[in-house]
Amino acid sequence: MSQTLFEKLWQRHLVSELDGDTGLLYIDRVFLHERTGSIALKSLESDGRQVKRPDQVFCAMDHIVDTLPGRNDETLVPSGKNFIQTTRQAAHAAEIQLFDIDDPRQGIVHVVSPEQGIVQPGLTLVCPDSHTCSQGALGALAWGIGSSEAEHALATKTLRVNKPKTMRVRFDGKLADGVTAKDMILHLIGSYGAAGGSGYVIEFAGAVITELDIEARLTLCNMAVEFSAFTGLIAPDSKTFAYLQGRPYVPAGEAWGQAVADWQTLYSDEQAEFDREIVVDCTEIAPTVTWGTSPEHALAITASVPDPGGEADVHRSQAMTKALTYMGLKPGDKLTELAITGAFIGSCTNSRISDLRVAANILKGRQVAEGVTAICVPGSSLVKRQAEAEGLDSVFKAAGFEWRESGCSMCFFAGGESFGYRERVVTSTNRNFESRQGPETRSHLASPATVAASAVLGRLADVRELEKRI
Ligand SMILES: CC(C)[C@H](C(=O)O)[C@@H](O)C(=O)O
Ligand code: SF4
Repeated sequence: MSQTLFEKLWQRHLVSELDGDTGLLYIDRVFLHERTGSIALKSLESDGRQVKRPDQVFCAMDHIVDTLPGRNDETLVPSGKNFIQTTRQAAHAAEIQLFDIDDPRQGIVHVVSPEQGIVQPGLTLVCPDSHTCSQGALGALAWGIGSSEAEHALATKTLRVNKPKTMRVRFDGKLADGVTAKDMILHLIGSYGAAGGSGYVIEFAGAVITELDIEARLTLCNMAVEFSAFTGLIAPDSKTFAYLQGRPYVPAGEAWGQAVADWQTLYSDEQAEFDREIVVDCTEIAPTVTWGTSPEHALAITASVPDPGGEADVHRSQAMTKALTYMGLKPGDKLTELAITGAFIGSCTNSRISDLRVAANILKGRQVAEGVTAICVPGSSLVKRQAEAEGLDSVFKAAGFEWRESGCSMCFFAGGESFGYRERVVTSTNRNFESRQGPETRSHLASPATVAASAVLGRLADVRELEKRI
């Protein structure tokens, strides 16, 4: 019988069918971080339970650590030092692999996992963090869970899961210049709404997905959760195998060949049926930014702020009005005329080496506009080192960007690092919720290319207008 990729992954991991559409799934890998993972580890410890397979559990230090140069356990996050030290102690006691602050492999969990080859095609991977969906880009079933579920997975290697419906989003056509995976996902969410993927596991497919490199696929899957999907995934292909080969946790020698032979069976059969299909014509996508406080408030950079009066859905219209007030905007304001005071390149969405290369290419020989605080936070310490080896740090610094240590940093405000009150920030992150980057900060989501171009022009910018001026 024809099966979707998701069904293949589900069947491989099904330990037993429970009531209704619920299954007990085998969990191959658990990733933790110091904010929610530490809670799961401590709670397990106080219940007197053990981590069943410590060799398959990993922990990152990313959410609470500062990203200022010369950092240590001290952090601006209130009671953050306690989280950091508790995590370290609990990870050591449980004998799991911790990527600690001073570990050269330290970084944001969803950057570190693919980088180390911990996530692999065909595996189930869970993490008490909503953006675990990023890792589906490698053909794994990877999804975000809560701390108590993490505790259960750590102790039993299993989890109860309500089987999601299946959706395929096919990206056809070709991407125009200046348009990236970030623009694709913002465009999708802008077109179908932030709840558009609710109840579904989404397979991203189509000619444009085949063209995307692995880092771009990670960016795309990263925001599946902003579309309210259970998770996102992409069938592994020769690019996936080439990306993984030689990474520390990936099978080597004879086992590599066997692994690839198995991974090659992981795709949706031609006749497989999905509960829903969406087709997106990529030729229509322009560089896309958000104007409001939901990822669905996304528009082409050439557009103007919309009028809530033109929205038929009452709830949407009310949310738009509220967003306009919060963002300090009026209907009709041209997006490219919005002056910014902050620019941020970082987060598990867009802080990998390819993102930094794109941004640096735009910043080369240019200066960040006056009055703009611009910050770059590489997604992992390895990305940072690679960027430095390529001289990208010098480009960022010469342009006027701060060059930081790796971590979640200003992607989300945890009481520590932030942009100031009502600052207008263009950001390569994934959430533009109220106060996400600091009290009343106004966040505009965009690709790293758009962030770099906007930093230079001091306003939201169409990267294509800058390219023309070279
Ligand atoms: C703190 C953590 C649980 C949270 C998440 O689940 O996503 C964070 O990473 C975020 O992006 O808001
Ligand atoms: S970088 Fe941001 S979105 Fe990603 S895990 Fe950290 S806080 Fe969450």
